[in-house]
Amino acid sequence: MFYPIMLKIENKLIVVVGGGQVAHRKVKKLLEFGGTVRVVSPKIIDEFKDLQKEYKENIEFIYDIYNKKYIKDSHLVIGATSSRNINEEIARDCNSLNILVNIVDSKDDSDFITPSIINNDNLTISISTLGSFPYLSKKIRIDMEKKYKKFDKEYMIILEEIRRITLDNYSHKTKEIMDKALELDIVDLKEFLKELEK
Ligand SMILES: C[C@@]1(CC(=O)O)C2=NC(=C\c3[nH]c(c(CCC(=O)O)c3CC(=O)O)Cc3[nH]c(c(CC(=O)O)c3CCC(=O)O)/C=C3\N/C(=C\2)[C@@H](CCC(=O)O)[C@]3(C)CC(=O)O)/[C@H]1CCC(=O)O
Ligand SMILES: NC(=O)c1ccc[n+]([C@@H]2O[C@H](COP(=O)([O-])OP(=O)(O)OC[C@H]3O[C@@H](n4cnc5c(N)ncnc54)[C@H](O)[C@@H]3O)[C@@H](O)[C@H]2O)c1
Repeated sequence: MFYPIMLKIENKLIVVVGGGQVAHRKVKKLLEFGGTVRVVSPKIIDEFKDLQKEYKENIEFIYDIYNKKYIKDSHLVIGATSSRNINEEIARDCNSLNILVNIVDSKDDSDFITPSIINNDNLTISISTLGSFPYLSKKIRIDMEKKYKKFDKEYMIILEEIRRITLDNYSHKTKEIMDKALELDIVDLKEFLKELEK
């Protein structure tokens, strides 16, 4: 079983072992969410160079095969090599060091797994099939991206304001106001906020 949580990873060191497509996908997301990432792999695919340009001091490369010494100071580890044996060794080392680990070719060896993510600043949606069919998570993400497109940063900031005013001044009709707010487009939502502020 996996318990879903939202992790604050800013200024936390996360080690990703492996430098292929899968490692790249995981590293990109970790950087987008503010993590500091150490990539350990004798070889990396070219796409990592773009991440280095964009995230500079937040990404470090160690061009070596996996060694336990590279994970000792980390908060999380992702084992994303193409070798079953190495991935298993990473899982064992993490268990002995009490570091939470994700192993990309084995949910059984993983303490955590990565969901598919929609990240619209103030709205994060994560989807998981708990490993049973990751491609379905991806399909649902693409569907939901379309469905909830209007909840962008600007919309969410106004919603937060509406919520605050509602809880402070209209606590007797919270649900009615919140239901209405969610139906509006951004122009009408701004008008609605002005009315509530009167
Ligand atoms: C959601 C997403 C997030 C991400 O990676 O960031 C993610 N996998 C994605 C895509 C994807 N993965 C695979 C395919 C090819 C089709 C297929 O094989 O099904 C595709 C589709 C594609 O790439 O198009 C292959 C695959 N995946 C795993 C195994 C090993 C195994 O089954 O044991 C194998 C076989 C490897 C092999 O061939 O040997 C395992 C895991 N993959 C997970 C996450 C975790 C479960 C989360 C969940 O169930 O939702 C878990 C358990 C561990 C983990 O990685 O944390 C991301 C979509 C991101 C997006 O675009 O939205
Ligand atoms: N979880 C997922 O979403 C998902 C999706 C597809 C595949 N997979 C699994 O992930 C694995 C990796 O996939 P990929 O496409 O990135 O493979 P890949 O072959 O492109 O990359 C593997 C990487 O591992 C590195 N590596 C190999 N031995 C190493 C060692 N001893 N120490 C450090 N690094 C080492 C290689 O240098 C390479 O960069 C596959 O074997 C597959 O089983 C997982």
